[in-house]
Amino acid sequence: SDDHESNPISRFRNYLRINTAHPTPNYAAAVNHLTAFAATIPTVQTQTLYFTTRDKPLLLITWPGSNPTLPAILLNSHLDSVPVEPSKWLHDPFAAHVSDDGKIYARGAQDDKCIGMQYLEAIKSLKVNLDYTPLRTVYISYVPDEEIGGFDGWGKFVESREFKELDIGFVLDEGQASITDEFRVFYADRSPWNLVIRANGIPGHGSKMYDNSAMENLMKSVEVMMKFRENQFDLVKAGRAMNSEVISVNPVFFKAGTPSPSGFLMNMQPSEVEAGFDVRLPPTADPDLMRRRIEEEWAPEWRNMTYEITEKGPLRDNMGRPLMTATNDSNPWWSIFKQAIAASGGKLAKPEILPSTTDARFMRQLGIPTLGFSPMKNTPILLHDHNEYLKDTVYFEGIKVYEHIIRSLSSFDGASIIETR
Ligand code: MET
Ligand SMILES: [Zn+2]
Ligand SMILES: [Zn+2]
Repeated sequence: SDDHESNPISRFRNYLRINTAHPTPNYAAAVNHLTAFAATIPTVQTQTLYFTTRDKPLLLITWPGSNPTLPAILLNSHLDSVPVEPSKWLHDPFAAHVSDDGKIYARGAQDDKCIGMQYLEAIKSLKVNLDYTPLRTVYISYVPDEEIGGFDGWGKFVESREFKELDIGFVLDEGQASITDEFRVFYADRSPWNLVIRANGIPGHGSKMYDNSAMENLMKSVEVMMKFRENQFDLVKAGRAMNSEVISVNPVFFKAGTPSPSGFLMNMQPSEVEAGFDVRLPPTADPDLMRRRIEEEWAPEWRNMTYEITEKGPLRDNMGRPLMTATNDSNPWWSIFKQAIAASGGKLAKPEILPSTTDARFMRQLGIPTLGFSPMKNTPILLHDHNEYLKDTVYFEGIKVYEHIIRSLSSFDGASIIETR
């Protein structure tokens, strides 16, 4: 029964039942669950670190390697989830209901509680069933706050003394489901810019037609921006670029109007309005060109507009290179990863840029090779959606895939390469 931690599915379901959705994620319960399971695996150690407040723990799991002088492997998973609208789900999003055909419904089933448990299941299997000891030390980090930017989670971790002492050589972080028979792998993220544009203008009676109202100025910008969006999207629709290779611009809020007790005054044209946009740039984008475009076309001062860009992630690493991990023979980790997937019987799609953004950017910024990977194939992409689910068979297969990956990465002796980091 699921009351017991008796098998991988019940352990996964019990993890999913812990509500770690924002804005009130129960991180402590999640850390307890993972710590208790890790304690059942011989030689595995756990520690909980705090970089900000007590309610934002980071769980670090260590599986010691026999040669601690070699750079280590880090597997990452975030503890938090995005919120839910429970009434729009078929099942309670925190009940981890299993359908007759094995679909496990829960917030976090794909993003990304699956990988968090699969890492541990794979290590347990390698240790208990095969008595395998890694050459390189394997770490797993369970981090808070990824969904709200990661700044108090992995962001703080990578700057810490504790992190530097780990001497990490290669990182695996979350990816996305694949609807085909091939696993997807990601070598870069897009960088998010939160853009707010504001328009000022002449206020006036709702009945009056005149030039230069704040609303008119804002609407002109929105038209220009939507045209840009259409051009980018047309490239995707024409098959010239993947979704994640273009710059996306999506409106996420409009704030305007003169409030009245029953809503808004309809006969007032406001003097100030604003709108917010989620903008995502691939690592190949030119940020200066983008800033100029915003300055000159999207929020020109001559149209009485101002703007604010909050960059939620860098486009370049500390050496000034685009934030990308090499997926060719220059990166030995890539070859090992690729071979491990093949050895597991899996097929790999062409490496992609992730359309969204993960904590991986903090590692790539330090120049540490990092791949995004979640072993889910023949699975609809349901992250942040209603009725997020993962099939039990897909979950089990993922554990097997990680067994191959973790074994290959952690036994890589590096003899054939010079580690340049
Ligand atoms: N994973 C989230 C996203 O892609 C948060 C990333 S940091 C803005 O939106
Ligand atoms: Zn997410
Ligand atoms: Zn995620």
